[in-house]
Amino acid sequence: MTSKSFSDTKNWLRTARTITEALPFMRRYTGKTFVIKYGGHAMGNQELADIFASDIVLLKQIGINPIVVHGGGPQIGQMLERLKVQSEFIDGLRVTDAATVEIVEMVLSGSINKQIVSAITAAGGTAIGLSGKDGGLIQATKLRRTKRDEESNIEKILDLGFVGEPSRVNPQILTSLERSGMIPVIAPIGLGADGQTYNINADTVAGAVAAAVGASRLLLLTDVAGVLDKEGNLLTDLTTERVRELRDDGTIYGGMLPKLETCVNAVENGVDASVIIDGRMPHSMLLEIFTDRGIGTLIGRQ
Ligand SMILES: Nc1ncnc2c1ncn2[C@@H]1O[C@H](COP(=O)(O)OP(=O)(O)O)[C@@H](O)[C@H]1O
Ligand SMILES: CC(=O)N[C@@H](CCC(=O)OP(=O)(O)O)C(=O)O
Repeated sequence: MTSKSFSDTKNWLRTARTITEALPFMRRYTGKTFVIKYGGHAMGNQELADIFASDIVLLKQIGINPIVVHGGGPQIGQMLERLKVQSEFIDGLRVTDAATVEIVEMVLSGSINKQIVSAITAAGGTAIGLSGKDGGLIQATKLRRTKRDEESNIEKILDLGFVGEPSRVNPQILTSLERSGMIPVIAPIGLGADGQTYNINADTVAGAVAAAVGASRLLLLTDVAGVLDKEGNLLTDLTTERVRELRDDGTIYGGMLPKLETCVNAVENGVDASVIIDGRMPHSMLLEIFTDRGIGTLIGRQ
């Protein structure tokens, strides 16, 4: 045997071992629903976006029902900058006035949603793009937030404008799409009872959708390896109790706040586990789902 063919054989064996390792996970997850939140930062470049799309098609092909909820925070930021509209964040949420909500909807439902649908279609899947407005998917109400003023110790009401929170998710439209072999791709826009459009954090929408459909897993793809401690080490497993401690001692901040709030709410509402993984790493979703090692941070009930 030449050295080249020996290394070929080793590679073949490694591939075969990986496929074999995936088998028990395929058995465990066939017929289950996974909600996958694809963050704006994880979208990175076209190559990564194409890999993400083909991984979603692979999940569908082997009998898992993927539901994609996407973000687009950085892309909204770029558009607001081009249009010279100022934008600020409070606790990871974009303060959204009337002009901003129009731009948010245009970027999320118009541009990003269709890019993901196109990539999944090109990878051989049948994707359907929806916003929370379609089929009454996400009913929303204005988000009420308060914050205690440290000096006066008085609870202040924060006005984030047209930032919403899901009050009801209609799972029927999702289950009928699933039954028809389609992959729903959801933009995080909600509709108020009065017809108002609401900008909702995409993590929050993913969590609400996961709870409404009784998903087995909520996967959040972002631009970090997972939740890091103050020294920058990856925290591989967190309980809901530990998440609260990390929030209170300032280890988590900014965009990680709504993300972890979502993970905790999802597991408290029946989702088996939530996982935060690095969407910049090609095939991170497959490694998380189909190997013993797992990657990222898993948030479970205990
Ligand atoms: N403890 C932490 N571990 C990891 N990231 C954190 C932590 N606390 C805050 N972050 C921030 O959260 C960001 C991820 O949230 P966000 O920017 O909203 O991502 P996405 O666009 O994927 O939703 C990270 O890039 C990081 O800056
Ligand atoms: C209220 C709020 O903050 N909405 C988000 C919606 C998009 C989003 O969540 O995108 P990422 O997941 O990429 O951060 C925003 O306007 O940026």
